[in-house]
Amino acid sequence: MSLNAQPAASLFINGRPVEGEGDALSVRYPYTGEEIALLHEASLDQVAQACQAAADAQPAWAAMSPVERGRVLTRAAAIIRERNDELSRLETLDTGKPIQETLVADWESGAQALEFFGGLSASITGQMIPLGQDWAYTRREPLGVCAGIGAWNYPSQIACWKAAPALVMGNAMVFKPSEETPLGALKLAEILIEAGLPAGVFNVVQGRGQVGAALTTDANVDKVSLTGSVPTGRRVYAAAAEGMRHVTMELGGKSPLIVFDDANLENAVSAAILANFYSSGQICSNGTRVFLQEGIREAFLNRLAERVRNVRAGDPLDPETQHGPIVNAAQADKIRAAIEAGEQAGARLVCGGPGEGAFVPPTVFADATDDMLIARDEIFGPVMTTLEFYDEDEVVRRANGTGFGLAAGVFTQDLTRAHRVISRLEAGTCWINAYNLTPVEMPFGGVKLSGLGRENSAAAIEHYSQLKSVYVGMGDVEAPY
Ligand SMILES: NC(=O)c1ccc[n+]([C@@H]2O[C@H](COP(=O)([O-])OP(=O)(O)OC[C@H]3O[C@@H](n4cnc5c(N)ncnc54)[C@H](O)[C@@H]3O)[C@@H](O)[C@H]2O)c1
Ligand SMILES: CCCCC=O
Repeated sequence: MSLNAQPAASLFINGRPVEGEGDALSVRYPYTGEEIALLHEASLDQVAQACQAAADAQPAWAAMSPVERGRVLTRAAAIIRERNDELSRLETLDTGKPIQETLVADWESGAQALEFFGGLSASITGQMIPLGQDWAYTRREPLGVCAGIGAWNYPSQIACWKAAPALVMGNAMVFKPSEETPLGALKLAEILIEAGLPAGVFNVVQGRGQVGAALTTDANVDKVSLTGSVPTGRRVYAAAAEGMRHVTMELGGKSPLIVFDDANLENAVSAAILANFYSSGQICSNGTRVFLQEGIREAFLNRLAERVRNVRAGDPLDPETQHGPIVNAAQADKIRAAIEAGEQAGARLVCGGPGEGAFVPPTVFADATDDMLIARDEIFGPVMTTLEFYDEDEVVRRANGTGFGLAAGVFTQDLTRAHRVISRLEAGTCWINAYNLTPVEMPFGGVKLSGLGRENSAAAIEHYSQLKSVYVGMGDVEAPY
């Protein structure tokens, strides 16, 4: 079967495919290492052209009625659903994630974002503020041109999560996918045009960090929305500050998942699996520090090891495969170095290990301590670190003892305790007796070093618009002289 996934051209500017004039960008299928497409980065001139095209197209798009803009997004969602099989296959080739995941999670989540914001569009209103005989009102207005910069783990979902609220508010966007997974965003650009989006409103440029940096500081760009690591977030936030640009920062994490003695064991184990091994562990919100209360610890580890042993790793295009390869060799090496550091520091390997080639198996450590690298650093791979705890105050203090604050989870049958603990955790997105579910209706994002702003839900609208206040005088104007 041919794995050729060569797009019409590398970039998408002003409504049409355009070949990149920069360095070559080889796209490889993580499972075999085979080249599936050869793209070219955008030159710096092409980044500027894309931003200019967006700036030129934005006023007419913003002048369309909200219901018309919403209709375009809703149509795009329907097209995605019609082509889900083909798009999911491409996502699997681009990322290496098992087809059984991409068929239900990636483009489908993108379609839900387009559908949600498309439906919300016409009901976004301002406020009326009575002021005696006078009054004031507010208008939610677009920011202008938004730059979107994506990570490689959920390339098409990230593109949709950023494009949907931005476009519905009347902004234009220039999106740069990760250089590791550049294919899905080009499909989104084509689909949006087919759904009726005017040329220039959504553009795609390709490239490594320097292309993202050029996008961040382009004179036409009013907002930068990044999904990526904390170090990149620091650089992008600082560069955006120079031009007083708005930012959304969806960054990394080292999130706690706390399992109390009274938790339902089977559900807690299932959640820990979803919180660590889905997408081969390459998920920002993963609960990679699993705090186990002393009474449930042994039973939890035994059951977890038993279930993890049954995982089916293999060809991501095989519908039976549950665990795929890591996105590239450099990332797999980074994960292996972390596993080695865990063993050297004295943590006990319950299951898994370094694996070989593109594969790192689901790996679980026990007897870890908070100061170990495996309990501190984001590994971004299938590595779960379990830590023992005794009481509530202690676990809350230890769970918060990190600079990150993306997500957190609590498993207990005592719901009073669940809400009390969640209220004390420093995290932007939390789950009680569940993990890693991110419905479009719920705001998603982090606190502390994990980020700023929120994606999904009506809350995202605030991050892709600005408020204009209008005071309306209804009487005579009095002046002192
Ligand atoms: N919070 C979230 O929603 C979320 C979602 C997915 C991934 N992530 C995080 O992303 C990271 C993994 O993804 P990654 O390795 O692709 O991240 P990364 O930070 O290496 O790269 C992210 C993007 O930023 C670009 N970039 C790099 N340097 C830049 C610069 N100076 N200016 C502008 N753009 C630049 C990259 O080309 C890429 O497109 C993890 O830390 C993960 O937790 C966060
Ligand atoms: C669970 C999907 C969240 C996206 C971050 O990697």
